[in-house]
Amino acid sequence: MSELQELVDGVYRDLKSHIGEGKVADYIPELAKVDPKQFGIAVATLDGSFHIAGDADAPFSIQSISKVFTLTLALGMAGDTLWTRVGREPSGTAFNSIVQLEYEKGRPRNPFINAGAIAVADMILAGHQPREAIGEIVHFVRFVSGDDSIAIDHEVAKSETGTGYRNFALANFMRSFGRLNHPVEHVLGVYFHHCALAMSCRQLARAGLYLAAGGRNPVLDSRVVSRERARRINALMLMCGHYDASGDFAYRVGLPGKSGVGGGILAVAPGKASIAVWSPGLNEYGNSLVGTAALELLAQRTGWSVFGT
Ligand SMILES: NC(=O)CC[C@H](N)C(=O)O
Repeated sequence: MSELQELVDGVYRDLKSHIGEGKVADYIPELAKVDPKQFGIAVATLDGSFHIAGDADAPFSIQSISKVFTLTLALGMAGDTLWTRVGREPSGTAFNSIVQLEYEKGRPRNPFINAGAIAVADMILAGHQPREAIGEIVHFVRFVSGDDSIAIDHEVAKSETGTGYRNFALANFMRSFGRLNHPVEHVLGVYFHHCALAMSCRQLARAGLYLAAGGRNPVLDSRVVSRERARRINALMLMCGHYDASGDFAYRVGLPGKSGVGGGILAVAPGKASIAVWSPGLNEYGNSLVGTAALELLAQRTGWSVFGT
C-alpha cells in the first residue's frame, strides 16, 4: 500500500468516531433527509492515482462547490470583464448574507457567496435559455471530470426552488440595482440546478485536478484553463471559499478550498493533488465539520500547504 493511502486511511480512522457530528443543512428540505452518518475522502494525485477511504463513491449534493465550476466557465465566456460584475474580496459575512449588497450597490463581494454566484449564473445565461445554460454547466463539469454519468438531482433543485426565499431576495435586490440582465426566475433556475449537481468525492477530486496541475487535467490530458487562471481561481478559493470562515480554514488547512452545504469540500494542493471530502454534518458557518477536520489532519500529515514546506 502506498504511503499516501496509509495517511488517508489514518485520517479516516482517527475521525471515524466523530462521524455524525454537526448539523445537516435543513433549510433545503431535500438535504435534511440525508443520513449524517457518512464520511468520504478522495485524494487524486497528478499521476492519476486515487487514494480513497469511507464513502468516497457515494454521490452527494455538491451545492456551493459548483461555484468553482461556474466561475471557471463564466471566465471562459466573459474573460476578465467578469470582474466588473463581481468583486474579489472576502465578504466576512455568511454565504447567504444580504447586508453588504445595499452599501455596495448590488455588486457582490466575490463569486463564491450566493449573491456573487447568482451574478455569475446571470452571465452564463447570456444568449441562452435557462435549460441551455444548465446544459452548458453540466457539460463542463462532465468535461473537467471526464465522467459523463454526472447529473443534477432534480429533487434537490425543486426542493430549493420551493424554499429559496433568501436567494430570491438576493436576486431581486441585485436586479433592482440593474445588476442582473435576465429575469430572476431564470437566473435562479440556473443557480439552483447547478447547486443540485450530485457527485461523489472521487468524481469531485478528479474534477478539481485542473486546479492542482496548472490548468491542465493530467489524467484526461486536456487543458481546461491557462496556468495563470488556475492560480487565480485558487487564490479566490483560499480567500473566499469558506465565507466568514475562510480565514479559519486557511489557518487550519492552508490550502485553497470550496465548501458546500451538502457537506462536501474540494481542496487543492497545487502541484500535488486535488482532494474531496464529504460528511453532511455542518459547523456554525455551514461548512462540513468532519470534512474540515479531515483536511486539517491530511494537510498536517502530508505537509501540503500553500504557505510553506
Ligand atoms: N453554501 C452553500 O452551499 C449554499 C448553496 C445553496 N444552494 C444556497 O443557495 O443556499
